Amino acid sequence: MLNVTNISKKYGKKSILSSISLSVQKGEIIGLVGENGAGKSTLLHILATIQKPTDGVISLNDMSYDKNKKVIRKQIGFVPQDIAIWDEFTVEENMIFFEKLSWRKKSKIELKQLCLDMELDKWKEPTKTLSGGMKRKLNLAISLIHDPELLLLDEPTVGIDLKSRKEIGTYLKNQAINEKKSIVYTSHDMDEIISLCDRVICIGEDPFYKSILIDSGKEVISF
Ligand SMILES: Nc1ncnc2c1ncn2[C@@H]1O[C@H](COP(=O)(O)OP(=O)(O)OP(=O)(O)O)[C@@H](O)[C@H]1O
Repeated sequence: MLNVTNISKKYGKKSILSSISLSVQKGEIIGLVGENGAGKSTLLHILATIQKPTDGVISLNDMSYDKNKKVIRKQIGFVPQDIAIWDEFTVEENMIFFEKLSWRKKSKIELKQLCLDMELDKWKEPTKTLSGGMKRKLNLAISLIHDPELLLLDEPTVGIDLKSRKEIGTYLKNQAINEKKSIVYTSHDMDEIISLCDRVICIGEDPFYKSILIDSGKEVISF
């Protein structure tokens, strides 16, 4: 279980996040919403151990981030907002490249299956010829190579068509329900957030997101 207690983040004198507390259980999908610049990516980067909070405490399965960063990183899969794959490589070469960097080993058959599970079947295609949606699916597949228990996804479906969005949504639901993964997920697509997430964290000043969520009957925590 992920526990976040009173996290704050400042860049110089500018306060971005203030006293954020949340917990994410195994098998839960948490949506993270808010206006541009509210601090969603900053929070995800902190949860991914890429940035440090100015204040506050985070733990995963009772291990504190401060003292167990190396172990905790092995349990995290992170998909950044900008697609992070090798454009010149095929899907297969990308998967094999990132498997080599992974602490958990996977066979080529397992890597291919990971792609097929999310309807990505262009195994031998150069990545640069894939659509934006296919590239996002590949990025997601890469983040799952080491079987992380916590998945942090920064707008994984931005700019992709409805069919691919639905496929990714179904895949994530399956990961949460059957594989008991905890998922924290940002999106500006409120229909997607409402249909996919168990609970929603709303950050920032703008009441717009909160009002939509409250109308939907979703459990919302705002900061
Ligand atoms: N390294 C940095 N130094 C200074 N300010 C930063 C830095 N990184 C982010 N910020 C500022 O922090 C604020 C929050 O940025 P962040 O990217 O977390 O927002 P966001 O909610 O993810 O936005 P979006 O929806 O546009 O992706 C913004 O005002 C941004 O300019």
